[in-house]
Amino acid sequence: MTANPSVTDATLIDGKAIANEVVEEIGQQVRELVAAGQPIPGLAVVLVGEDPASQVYVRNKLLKCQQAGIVSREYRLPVETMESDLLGLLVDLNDDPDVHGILVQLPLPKHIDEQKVLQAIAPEKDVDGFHPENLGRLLVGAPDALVPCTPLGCLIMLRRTLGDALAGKHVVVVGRSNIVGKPAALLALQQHCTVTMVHSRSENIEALCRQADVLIVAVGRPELVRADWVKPGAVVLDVGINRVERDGKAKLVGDVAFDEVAPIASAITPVPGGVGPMTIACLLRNTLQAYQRQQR
Ligand SMILES: Nc1nc2c(c(=O)[nH]1)N[C@@H](CN(C=O)c1ccc(C(=O)N[C@@H](CCC(=O)O)C(=O)O)cc1)CN2
Repeated sequence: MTANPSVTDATLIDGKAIANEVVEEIGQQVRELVAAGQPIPGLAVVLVGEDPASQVYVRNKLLKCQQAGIVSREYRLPVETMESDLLGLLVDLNDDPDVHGILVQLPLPKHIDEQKVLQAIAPEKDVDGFHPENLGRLLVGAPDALVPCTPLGCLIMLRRTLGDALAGKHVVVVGRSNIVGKPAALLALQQHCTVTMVHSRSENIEALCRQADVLIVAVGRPELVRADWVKPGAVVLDVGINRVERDGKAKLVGDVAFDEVAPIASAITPVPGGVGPMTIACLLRNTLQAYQRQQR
């Protein structure tokens, strides 16, 4: 027995291992398509500019596609690309029958209107799930919604951790972005959770977080969530990926102070190796989903 009954040893939610399983499952389905003489799913990845983190993410997306047998095409455009040229490329990709999924890596350079670009992707090829039509489908619970990859990854991890016990849990989502916070809240609601959204203007943030059975943090603030923000036994998903300097060395940390929170939580995702790899695995899953719909 521990001296302090509120202190537990959290289970590490191994996003990397779960992501590998998902990629393997997708690969198996692609192999079956190939064996049946069907066309191979194709993904177009568009990167504008040379943001170092985006380059890493795009490289990993292409590698995972290769691993799963999905054909990927990379479009690298210079940082000074005009919005109209990017929109023109999307018109071509929308019309290309070999391309079943399209994604434009974010963030885009400041001179390009992100919403305009996301809305130019055909909703049926929008494997990021950022098009308002897909976000609307998610809102109404339509089965054909393409769901944003990071929140979908969070949901898969939660289902694996809690199973049917997820229903009825109080999920607190910290952060209200269109690509993580809002869709994560909608997915939790679909799972019959009670959902609270917390953001920079919320009052008593710590107290709200302390109510959470499941805490999902996506704000991009290094180690914002401390031990006293977390209810003992809570499940904690850390979406943050922050590059910081510690003792003169570059280090990747999440939005949650892992060392403090892990002894209190019942389960927690690490950074790196938690939510991040699931984002890429879910991209492959969405690409296969988009492909299947286009084959009908
Ligand atoms: N078009 C999109 N743009 C962006 C998305 C997205 O889903 N679609 N999400 C993020 C970036 N992202 C995917 O694109 C992403 C971020 C992090 C990881 C990841 O695996 N992280 C590793 C650490 C890698 C590192 O060293 O930096 C981890 O957490 O273990 C994957 C994908 C914003 N843009």
